[in-house]
Amino acid sequence: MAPKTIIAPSILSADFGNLGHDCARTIGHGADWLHVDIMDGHFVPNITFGPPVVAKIRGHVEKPTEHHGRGTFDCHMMIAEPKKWVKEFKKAGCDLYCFHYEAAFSSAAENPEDTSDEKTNPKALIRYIHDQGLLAGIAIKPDTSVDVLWDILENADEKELPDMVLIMTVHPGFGGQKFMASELPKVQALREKYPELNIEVDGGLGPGTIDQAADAGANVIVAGSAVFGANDPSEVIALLRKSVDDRKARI
Ligand SMILES: O=C(CO)[C@@H](O)[C@H](O)COP(=O)(O)O
Ligand SMILES: [Fe+2]
Repeated sequence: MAPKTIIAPSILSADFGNLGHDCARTIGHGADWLHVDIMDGHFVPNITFGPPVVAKIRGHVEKPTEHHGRGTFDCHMMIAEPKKWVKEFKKAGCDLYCFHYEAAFSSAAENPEDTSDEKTNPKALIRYIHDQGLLAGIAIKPDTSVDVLWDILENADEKELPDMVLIMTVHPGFGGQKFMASELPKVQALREKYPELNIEVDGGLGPGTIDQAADAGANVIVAGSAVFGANDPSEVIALLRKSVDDRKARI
């Protein structure tokens, strides 16, 4: 069965002076999840916010009552040491902890006293995230081949299997960038092999690019500037959803 359509506005484009209200309003406009971009100024050349801010927003948005339900906080962790922050973000109210494959591999140099397996082995890190009671996602940047994901998806036991894969359609770090259609073959390849997998696309999505992403097979759609910059965010959210639903109806 095709996975359900999930629209996840990126709060990077929200009004930071009014974050809690903006987030609650976006759920009111029909969004399923909130995509929470965490940047550490190290893995990417930008800084956003940490657990205390996430906890504050959580106070404005009801916790989901089911796995993947409305109000899920989809935390996109653009940080150099993904293992280190799992417990803190769980406490803050994160539901889905999506780390970057590239960080999991390069983090051996960070914090050398931690020599645990989950620091550098993506599958062990997914298991660790699940053991903390969170959903787990794994993201790849445009420069990373989709081939790195096959081993993770094929030879994993239940605890090591990601709940979602994120294919970046911009270089991570900033909102409002141009959509990279060059990344869509990764989505297509994943969808062909895994009809039920949650495949998220992130970067440059909006009314002008959604059809391409939906045709490739993405079902979790992140959109920051297109939603928060719209006169009528509910109209944009509905349009994004319709594009993905229409594609599902065609297959
Ligand atoms: O992770 C990122 C950027 O690194 C994204 O989540 C962007 O924030 C999406 O913003 P738009 O491209 O939709 O404006
Ligand atoms: Fe993101």
